[in-house]
Order: sequence, then C-alpha cells, then structure tokens
Amino acid sequence: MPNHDFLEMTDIRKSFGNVPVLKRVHFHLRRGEVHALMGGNGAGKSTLMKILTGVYQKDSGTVLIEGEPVDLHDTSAAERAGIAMIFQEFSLVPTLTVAQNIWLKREPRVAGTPFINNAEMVRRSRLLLQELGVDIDPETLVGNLSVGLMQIVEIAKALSKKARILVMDEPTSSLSEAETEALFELVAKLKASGITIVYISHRMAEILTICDRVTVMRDGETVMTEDCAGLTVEQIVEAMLGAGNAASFEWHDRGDRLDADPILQVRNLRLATRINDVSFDIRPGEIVGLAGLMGSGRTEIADTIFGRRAPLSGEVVFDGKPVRGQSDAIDRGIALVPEDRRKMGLVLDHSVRDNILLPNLSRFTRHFFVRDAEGLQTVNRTIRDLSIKTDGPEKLARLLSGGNQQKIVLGKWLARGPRLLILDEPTIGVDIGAKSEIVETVRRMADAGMAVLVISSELEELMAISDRILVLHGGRISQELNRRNVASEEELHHAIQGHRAQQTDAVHA
Ligand SMILES: Nc1ncnc2c1ncn2[C@@H]1O[C@H](COP(=O)(O)OP(=O)(O)OP(=O)(O)O)[C@@H](O)[C@H]1O
Repeated sequence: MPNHDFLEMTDIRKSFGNVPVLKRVHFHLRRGEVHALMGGNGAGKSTLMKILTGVYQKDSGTVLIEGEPVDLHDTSAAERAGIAMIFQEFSLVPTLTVAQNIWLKREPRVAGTPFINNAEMVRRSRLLLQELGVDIDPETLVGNLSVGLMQIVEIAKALSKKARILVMDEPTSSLSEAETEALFELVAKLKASGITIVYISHRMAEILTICDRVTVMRDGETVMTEDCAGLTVEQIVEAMLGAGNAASFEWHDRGDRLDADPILQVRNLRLATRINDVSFDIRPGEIVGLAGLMGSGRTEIADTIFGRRAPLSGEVVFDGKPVRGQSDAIDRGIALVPEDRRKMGLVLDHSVRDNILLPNLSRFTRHFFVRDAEGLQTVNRTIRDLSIKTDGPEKLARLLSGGNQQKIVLGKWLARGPRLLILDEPTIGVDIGAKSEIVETVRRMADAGMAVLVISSELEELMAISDRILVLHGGRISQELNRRNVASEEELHHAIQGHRAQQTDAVHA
C-alpha cells in the first residue's frame, strides 16, 4: 500500500463565476502535527478550508483521509469525517450554559424519554474540559466567559464531535497575552493526543513558535510546504509575496512637532471602567501609539475621544472645543476605525464602492447630484493605495477575503481625509505586505497634517509607526516615550508590564 499522509488534498481547483480562486492547490497533513497555513490576503486560505469543512464544493481534485476518499458535500459530512473549524466566540449562544453550548442539538436524553438529561450533559462536559486541563464550570453562562475561554469551549465542542482535524483561523487575534499562552499550551496538549491542527495566522512569530510545518499559498496556488525548524521569517515572507517583493516594516524618524498647538487634548479622563486619570495631547501631523495590555482600557479611551462614551469626569478637547457626542466628533473631522471591523464598520451586502463612499457621501454630492466620476476616482485610489484585492469596485464586500474587508473599512475613513484618525488594532487579520502599505499610507497622511492615535497589541507595529508611545498602566499613562529613545520591542514590552523604561522622555510638561 502506498504511504499516505493523514489528509491529502490534491490538485484542488475552485472558481467563483469565471474567477479562479484556487488553481492547483496541494495541502497534505500528517497526523498529530500543527500545520500553519499562510498566504497574503485573498490568497485562498479560507476558501480551501471552506472546502475542507464542507461549506464550499471543490470544482475538481481529490481529498483523502488515511488514503481513502472522503465525502465533504456539506458541513455535516465534513463533521462526520472528523473535521472541525474553531470559530471565534461569535458562534456560541451567550445565553446558554457551557454544557448546553457544547451539546447543542445533540443533547443526551433520559433513557426512553424525549427529555434532556441535564446531569449527564454536565458530567460529560466536565470530563471534556478536564481533559483539556481547563477550569471552566460547565454550568456557567457562556456570556460570562472571556474570549479566550469561549474559544476553549469551541474546542471542547469540536472534540465532543470526535474531531480529528481542527482548523483554527487567527485564533489569537482577540486574545490577551496570558490567554495566548494558555492556547499554545492547549495546542501542544491536543497535538500530543494525536489531533491534527491547521493553524491560520498572519503573526509570523507565533507560527514559528508552535507549528511543525508551514504551507504558503500565493494567488490560489501552494508555493511552499516546509518544516518550520530552520525556516526564517524572511523565507516565509518571500514565499508569500514572491521574490523581490519584501515588505519593509521600518520606523522613520519624522522629527518632532512640539511647537505646534495640540489638536487633541485629553484632560484627566476618568471612566467607569479602569481608567482613573488619563491626560495627553496630540499635535497635527503626529502619530502617537497607545500601548497597554489587553483590558487596560485602550479601546474605552478611543471610544471616549470619538464621543461614543461619556466620561465620569475629565474632558476631550478637539481643536479648542470639547467634543459633544459622536456626530459632533465626526462633523469636526475625527474618525475611528474600530477593532471589531466586521461587526461595526462594513455593510456586507453592499459593494466595495458603496462601502468606501458611504461615510463620504456629502463630499461627492452637490445639489442632490452625486458626482460619480470623482467618487469613483476616490474608490479606485483607495483600492490601489491599500492593495485591496477585488475583481472591481462593484464586488459585494461579503465576497472579499477577511483581510481585504479590513482594508475597506480603513480605506473609507482615510478617504474622508480626517483631521484626527484613531486606529484600533489597524492590522488585525492583514497580511505582512498590506501591513507595511497601511503604515506607509498613514505616514503619508500624517505628513500632510493628519493627527493619528494608534492602539495596537503588536509591539512591532507600534514601534514601526509611532513618533511617541503612551504606555497605559494601572488606569493612567504611566510613561510617555519618544520612539527615538525606545531601543527595542523588549523595552516597550517591559514598560507595558509596568516597569519603567530606561530612558523616559516626557514630551509635554
Ligand atoms: N463566494 C465568493 N464569491 C466570489 N469570490 C469569492 C468568494 N469567496 C471568496 N472569494 C474570493 O476568493 C479570493 C480568496 O479569498 P479567501 O477568503 O480564500 O482568501 P484568504 O487567503 O483567506 O484571505 P485573508 O487572509 O484575507 O483572510 C478572494 O479574492 C475573494 O474575493
């Protein structure tokens, strides 16, 4: 008998209409490995995984598990074949308990009756969670759990269905540092028990930490499958982007703007959650990073500046006058690109063009006439500047890959030409090539006078983009660092943990 890998997807092809999305994809998994699936935004990773999980049907190609063809004609067929996708928290029902979520629609019954055997359901859930080594009470409501624990409940649910292959799509994107560590330990445990994991992520460092092998896709083809041991980030990036297209993610010293008057003044902000006393200024043309642990209150500060949240005390002054609510903030040129962009920033059933123009309509209308040509120019420029991968401006936002949807939301606010742009985790889900394009675009707009506040958990990103970095710790700005004086990511990491950095540099008195 020929020697087969555990899963073999060979020569998979898939087109939508006449657009080929998967051209000739080979994806092989060994039993019990953690296999990274990487590629630029729109390369075809999700499409391939949707074929594996029975959401889409392939046009041609073969899928074998242990050498035998498997039927993946719908999601329940894939489930029967032992394949499960770990969704983020959104697929659980918050008003049900952990046990009810794990066994939803498959609840154990009291023998000979149609009644749900609650005690048995709780017992089985407890066993599963114990096997995973986590301390979650099966009778807790899912709505009370942190995002990290919700993800673990998802994994328990998959294992309760006897999954042998788990697909994890950007599992750490909304996890805190501690939750990420816990997830990595869990991944190691699952692997040791023979479960095979497909791990999709744009975070290079974590791929090299926890994965055994990596497959890279580019433009609908697999271009590399290699052992991670000995592989460098540069080699992966080159495979993703093609030779000679290396992305630069370097910091530029943009000089100080200390003599300009601040456009934003945040004064003694106290919020209902965590924030005790936060004050800082931003001047036109400055890019200021806001660093802090997940849960330190960064997003709440952004919401308050944008007028979405009222402070208990303190105030936000923009261009000399207090901000009075969100519409006042928008009218006066403040833009916020939220962290959870899919939920908050996109109209999925509208085109790319509409999504970019929607918040900008007033700029492209005069006396009730929409100035189409000008609007379209802006749309095309946005698509080009941010390398949004779409067949054209009329494509529905829903049909774009996740990373490209993120770029539309960013693009629509940039197109508005705001005076203050607040970016909350600007590059979540965005590939490394696009990350550097986003950094470049933001820098160019700041050079033209836009003030920018960037919140990010990725220190590499904060280090690349910021002129100054504010460190949020214990409900206040514990340090204010001039980027020029921050020697390494390590040093910034220390500051975020609550240690004082070597060279602090108070920029305003
Ligand atoms: N239902 C669909 N109809 C038309 N085109 C689609 C559909 N689903 C995906 N596509 C297109 O297929 C291409 C590949 O998308 P896919 O979501 O697989 O990329 P990805 O590698 O997962 O990207 P990302 O890193 O951004 O999540 C994209 O150009 C996308 O627009």
